[in-house]
Amino acid sequence: MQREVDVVILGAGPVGENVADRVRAAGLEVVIVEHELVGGECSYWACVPSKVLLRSAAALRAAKRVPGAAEAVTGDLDVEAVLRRRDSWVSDWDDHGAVGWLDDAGIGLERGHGRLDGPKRVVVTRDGDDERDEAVTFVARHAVIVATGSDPVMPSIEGLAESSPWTSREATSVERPPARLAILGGGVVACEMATVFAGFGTEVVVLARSGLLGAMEPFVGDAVTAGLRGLGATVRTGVQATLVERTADGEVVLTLDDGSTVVADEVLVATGRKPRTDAIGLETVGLEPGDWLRVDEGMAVEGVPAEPSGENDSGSGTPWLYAAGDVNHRALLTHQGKYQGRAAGDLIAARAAGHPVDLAEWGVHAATADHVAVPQVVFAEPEAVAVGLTEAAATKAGRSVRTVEVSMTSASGAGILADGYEGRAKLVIDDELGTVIGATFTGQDVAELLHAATVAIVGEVPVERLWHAVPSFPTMSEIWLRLLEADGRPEARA
Ligand SMILES: Cc1cc2nc3c(=O)[nH]c(=O)nc-3n(C[C@H](O)[C@H](O)[C@H](O)COP(=O)(O)OP(=O)(O)OC[C@H]3O[C@@H](n4cnc5c(N)ncnc54)[C@H](O)[C@@H]3O)c2cc1C
Ligand SMILES: NC(=O)c1ccc[n+]([C@@H]2O[C@H](COP(=O)([O-])OP(=O)(O)OC[C@H]3O[C@@H](n4cnc5c(N)ncnc54)[C@H](O)[C@@H]3O)[C@@H](O)[C@H]2O)c1
Repeated sequence: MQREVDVVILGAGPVGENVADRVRAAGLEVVIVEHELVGGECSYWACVPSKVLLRSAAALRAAKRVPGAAEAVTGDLDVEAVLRRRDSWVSDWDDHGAVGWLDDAGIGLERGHGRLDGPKRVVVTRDGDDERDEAVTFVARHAVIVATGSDPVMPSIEGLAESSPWTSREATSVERPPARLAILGGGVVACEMATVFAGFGTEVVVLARSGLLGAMEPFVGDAVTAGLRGLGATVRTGVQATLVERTADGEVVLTLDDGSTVVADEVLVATGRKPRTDAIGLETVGLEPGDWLRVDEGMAVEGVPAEPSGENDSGSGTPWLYAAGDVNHRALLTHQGKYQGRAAGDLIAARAAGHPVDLAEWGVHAATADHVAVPQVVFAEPEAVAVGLTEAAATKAGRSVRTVEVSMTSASGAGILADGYEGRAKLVIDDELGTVIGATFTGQDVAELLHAATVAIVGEVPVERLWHAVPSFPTMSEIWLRLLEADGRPEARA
């Protein structure tokens, strides 16, 4: 069967949904193809369940840090209740609600595995096998968007793949926390999952080949290492597993490169992601299966010739293949992928209607923030949040910068929030521009401080002007004032 529609989207994760929403809002006919659950990794095995699993123990720790509330905490974490709350947030891995949203928005859903079949053509099969199944072929009048996301990387460590390792999927959908968990990796998934399971009372060992959260300011890794140890986890850095074996008793034995061994009940692999592009027909449009999809500022895939596009085509052709979200490797974060999806959806609609497009820096159709201000919240113990450039990245990029760094306790709000509060804040300021280009905070509940930093960076607010953005007393936002004071009060203009 063959059907013509305006736009076809591969993958109904958060990013595919956002593209669909924008093109549908512009009146285009859109079909989204999904072979698993509408809502994607984020809703069922990543952001949502992981944050719900983290929240209860974080609330308990917060209560224990405040006299008066601490005395009222008389029991331990109710792990069963936490898991039930997680089940509710993932709707028991049922996508009825998300499908209802698609229906209400007038977005078509085709369940099955989608793959490209030459320019503007997508074949969908129920089980991914064209031969055995009746396939539906969609021909897109305007565009095909790949929003297929990413999968965990399985490092080639002897015996690992045969040891039934966990990935983030098993960890976020856990039904009975293991007594002992070994975690390979020192990135975001490793730190968040170590926080979850240590909070559950699991004996956690994190095995990281370098420090934790190496892409952030160095004090972040130190803080999270200390925080995890405070929860009873073991954090071993500078080590690598060389052999993994699942014994007849069901234990996992990991041999490390220093000759030592770690014994656990499960091993979680948290060593990064690879693109879900190996079976989506990239070869039919001249691209390499398994590669990340390189895109331009409007998410059009590079290296794919433009095609004529309806009556509004000027003759030179219009880009037709787009990639948004994890699959383009610009920023593996839901919010950033959705941002790309909104821009790309509007761009596709504008091109289809023959309207002007704006791909200039900060233009409505350009995902400029991907290069300048990607906010990330690591919901570990403690929280670690950052946006923009670290000092090291800015210096490497040849920027002339100065930095200011203060203790979070210099803001009264932090001290009131919790006794014994610990945390740091740092700004990276571009000397030439006189604006903030990077910000990092650690400590309890710093997540909500991050958006102010994102606004300052995206808005290119001069540091001088930030002195007029007065934080309320006694909130943690007063840390901004402390940071500005550390930078020095501006002198009057002559
Ligand atoms: C444990 C964990 C926690 C995370 N926590 C956060 C967080 O707190 N905040 C944050 O911003 N990010 C977080 N992330 C990252 C976030 O999950 C991803 O950035 C986000 O899911 C990417 O969205 P996406 O739509 O690009 O891909 P996905 O969410 O992976 O969705 C892609 C969809 O495409 C479908 N699909 C793939 N191939 C095909 C095909 N050929 N045919 C049909 N359908 C197909 C898949 O089934 C899936 O539904 C986390 C990641 C992990 C692993
Ligand atoms: N709160 C959030 O925003 C959130 C939470 C979880 C995941 N995510 C996103 O999901 C993505 C995946 O997270 P992740 O933690 O898997 O990846 P990551 O890139 O953050 O970290 C990967 C870690 O694995 C280590 N590593 C890589 N190969 C290894 C090997 N062969 N042996 C041992 N260690 C190895 C790296 O040194 C690094 O510490 C990230 O890009 C992250 O942004 C975001």
